[in-house]
Amino acid sequence: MTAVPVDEQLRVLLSPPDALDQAAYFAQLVERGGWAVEVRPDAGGGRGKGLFATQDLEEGDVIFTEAPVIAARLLPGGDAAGAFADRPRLEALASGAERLPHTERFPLPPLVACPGGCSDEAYCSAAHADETNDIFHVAAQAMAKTLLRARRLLSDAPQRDPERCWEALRAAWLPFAVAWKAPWWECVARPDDVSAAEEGAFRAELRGLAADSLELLRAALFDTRFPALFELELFGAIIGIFELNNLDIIVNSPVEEYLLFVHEEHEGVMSDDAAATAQRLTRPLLDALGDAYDAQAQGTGFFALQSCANHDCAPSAHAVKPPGSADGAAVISAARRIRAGDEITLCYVDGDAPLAERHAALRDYGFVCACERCCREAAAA
Ligand SMILES: C[S@@+](CC[C@H](N)C(=O)[O-])C[C@H]1O[C@@H](n2cnc3c(N)ncnc32)[C@H](O)[C@@H]1O
Repeated sequence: MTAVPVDEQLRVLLSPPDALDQAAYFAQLVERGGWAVEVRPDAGGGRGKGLFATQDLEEGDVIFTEAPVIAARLLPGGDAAGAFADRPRLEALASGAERLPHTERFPLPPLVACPGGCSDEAYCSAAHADETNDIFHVAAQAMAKTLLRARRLLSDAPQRDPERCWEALRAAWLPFAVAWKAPWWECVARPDDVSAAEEGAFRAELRGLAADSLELLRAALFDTRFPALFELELFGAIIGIFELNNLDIIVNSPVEEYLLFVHEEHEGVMSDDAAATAQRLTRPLLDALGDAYDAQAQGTGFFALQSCANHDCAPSAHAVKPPGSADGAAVISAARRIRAGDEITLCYVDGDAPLAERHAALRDYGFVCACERCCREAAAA
């Protein structure tokens, strides 16, 4: 039922939008935030587009703040729940049958019902993503968000007009269309334990994992009006976007805030009796969590402006987490004095690491850094 064949749709979606559309998209983002930056289509040196200051900035100035286009919490490494021996109580807490006192002050994000109809209110391919790669969580969100936006754009149009469906999909895809991208199975650097001879099989395996994840997503979300969205090449590009552009996010733990409140900061809010009861009820959980009680949640996000910043091992800016900043927001601040017209760069890797380690870590981004610092250090070596 598509007027534009799926192959052609795919070609268009995977190509960068034309320069005017890109410029309009970024100009509108910058204007909305009132930031003194601009995205230039060619940063020079074959690096693609880049982010530049339009005003002088002092060290420590916030250059811009932005909410993620997409973000997801990554799985914690440990198993704090496993240390809590009282399984029936854990289940009662998880199901909501038991509620801890005063938890209403520390709300968690709502659960999202699975559009495929799973009864446990979780994204049904989450188990697959957990077992394979956290990045599939974020990619699934990107796909769902594009789909919802395309549906919304169609809400006042003839729902089945193929031209309108295609237009809606293109418009909904714009935040990802402008992103630097490559198929995930091609852009991941070959790990050290995979020989050159095994590289083909390694990449085929990654492609297979993406295909498995996509199959689950198709089962839950497939919409005949937007077939190109469910093509493997597009899904590979979505995962590639996160591999090449993501920014780590730290979200303070609501568990820490709750436990501190109950055990130390309740004065004036709860009576002593109420506090004693709350402390008795939460003590076993606190003991089971041990040092992990204040573990921050790690996340990853894709940000429209931040992802335009190129890498430099001596960057002009860095991501910070000032007190009171919104959870999950990117706050980019000047690492030194910046003049109008200077490029705003970030260090994608650990800037304290030696040259060889920085270069090894940058392999996943597909380039060899030739910044001034690298050239200086290489010459000195
Ligand atoms: C997060 S994007 C940065 C924006 C990108 N230039 C664009 O056009 O959207 C990361 C990609 O930009 C390119 N890049 C960033 N910094 C670079 C550098 N110092 N040298 C060469 N390429 C760089 C690499 O291709 C990298 O994978």
